[in-house]
Amino acid sequence: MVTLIHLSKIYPRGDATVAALQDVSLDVQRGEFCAFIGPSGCGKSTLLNLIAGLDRPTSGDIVLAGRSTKEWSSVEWTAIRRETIGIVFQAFHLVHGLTAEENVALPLLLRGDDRRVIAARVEEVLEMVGMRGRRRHRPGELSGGEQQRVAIARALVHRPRVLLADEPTGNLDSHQGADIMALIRALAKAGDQTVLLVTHSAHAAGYADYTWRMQDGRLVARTERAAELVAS
Ligand SMILES: Nc1ncnc2c1ncn2[C@@H]1O[C@H](COP(=O)(O)OP(=O)(O)OP(=O)(O)O)[C@@H](O)[C@H]1O
Repeated sequence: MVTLIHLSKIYPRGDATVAALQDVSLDVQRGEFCAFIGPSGCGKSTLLNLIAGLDRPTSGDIVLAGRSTKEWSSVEWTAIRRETIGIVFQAFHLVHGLTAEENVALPLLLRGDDRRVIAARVEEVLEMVGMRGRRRHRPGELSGGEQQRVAIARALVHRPRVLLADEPTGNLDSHQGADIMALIRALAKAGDQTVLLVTHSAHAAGYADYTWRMQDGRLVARTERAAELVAS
């Protein structure tokens, strides 16, 4: 579902350069939940930004749902984000002037879906994340964990095949973080979504089917989900 082929990203830094990603190759299958863990600066966010089309690789290719993205314009990337990719961020990135349900409706409004279809789907997805009762609340009236639930609903409302999560528990306490990771895993498994998570947290990575440790822009070691957790 997500294939990375010799992917590299070099940034200029003054007169020198920094290799944020170095020759990363990887194949994440449909329905798999893959985590990337590593120290600050090892290239985790760069990796997700490239897969989301928010930044362009220096070399290599990203194949999404069987299509090479190498020659894609920003218009094609916008289209794939609207159809195929959902993104959850550390800082939630909800629109503060809008209610929970208005935030969740945004991706469907942007692609011009019928308003009655949107209303039904928004209600359904808010129910899935346990936020239907708070649908008229604005982000400022919700806890961090609740805001992240709304952000997850927004990321999944268009039924993307790929969910990208950039440190989704980074602004939450450990209890809220565990709730959010359990929710992401349960929803993704139920929806057969492919999840790519980047995190500093070994606890958060423990919800993935397997974890790649990153160092200096490279994938250095893969660890499988603990056997006793595989079925859950
Ligand atoms: N736009 C940019 N311009 C120049 N250098 C950048 C840019 N973005 C990232 N870098 C550099 O690339 C490297 C990888 O950064 P990246 O943000 O991907 O790391 P990270 O693992 O996500 O770190 P953190 O956990 O702190 O978010 C770092 O050395 C960073 O300074």
